[in-house]
Amino acid sequence: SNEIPSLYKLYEDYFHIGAAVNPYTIKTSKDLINTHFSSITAENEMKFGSLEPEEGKFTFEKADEIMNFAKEHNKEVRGHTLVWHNQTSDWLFTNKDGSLTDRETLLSRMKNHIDTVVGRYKGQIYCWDVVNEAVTDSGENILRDSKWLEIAGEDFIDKAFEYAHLADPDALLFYNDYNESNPVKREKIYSLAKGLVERGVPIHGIGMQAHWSNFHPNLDDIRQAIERYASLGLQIHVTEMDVSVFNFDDKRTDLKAPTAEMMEKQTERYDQFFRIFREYKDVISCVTFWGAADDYTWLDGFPVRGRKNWPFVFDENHQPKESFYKITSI
Ligand SMILES: Oc1ccccc1CN[C@@H]1C=C[C@@H](O)[C@H](O)[C@H]1O
Repeated sequence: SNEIPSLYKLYEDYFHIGAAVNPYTIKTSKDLINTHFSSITAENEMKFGSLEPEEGKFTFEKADEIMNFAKEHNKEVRGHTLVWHNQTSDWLFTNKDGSLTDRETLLSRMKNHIDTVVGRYKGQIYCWDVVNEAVTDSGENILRDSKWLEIAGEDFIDKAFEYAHLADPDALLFYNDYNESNPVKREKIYSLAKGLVERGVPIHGIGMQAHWSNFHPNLDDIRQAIERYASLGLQIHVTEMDVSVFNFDDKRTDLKAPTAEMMEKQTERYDQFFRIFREYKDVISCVTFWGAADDYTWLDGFPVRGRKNWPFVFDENHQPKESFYKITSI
């Protein structure tokens, strides 16, 4: 039949294939997600600010909607994300009088959040992005400045992993970051992870977000990052893959559709990326796209607000693109 193959079924001997979803796309992309993806991640609904907007007041409705979808369609779920400097509630870092809170208070708030969230989905969410984007993109420091670091100190990361492990000893715990293949940032992520491993902190994997483009990163840097992280004995998940048709500094807003040249280049890039993923199938256990099809992507708002992008292997009408045929001719 001219049926197109299921992406995740085709890759079942390599790694899971996942998609970020939200309450909108589990409706609009239900069939596509069901057919082609075996794992889902809540794009925003399991972030700290989404789940605990006020201290002790948990709002699980949207996360539960996504969990129900996963149960109904037998999809694995990656939890994203417990400790991050973005999309996090301000009350966490302040006292009632608005002054900055102290280390003990912040850590107990972190623990309560993790106990409540990881405990709720214990046995249903098999892995968590425990800490997201704690490493700097530039400068000598390893850790980026954040309220977490300022108030609790460097071991807030150790604590997050230890609390998550206590809340669900069976969950696989990941450190997740972007620009993860950049050699300078790679070495910072590596030394952070190496320290965690050496201190016996329960970490099981590194999440490579893989927000890549037609232009970056280069293939050798990707290989070297995979090998570096794997050398710690950690699993690797590609957690947020999309391939922007624009170079990061290209702020053009004139296109209503991708050019043929953009699509040819993207096809070649996906072909090369998935060749590398297949080569490292023994250390990569999941490849998740940060969406499903080109009709919905966070890149329509980043780095240029309101500028359409076409980053996936399914087009705006949920039809396979040339890149889909390339990565499925294995
Ligand atoms: O590519 C980047 C460049 C600068 C900052 C953050 C990122 C990526 N940051 C990701 C993107 C979208 C969010 O929904 C995810 O939770 C976050 O992990």
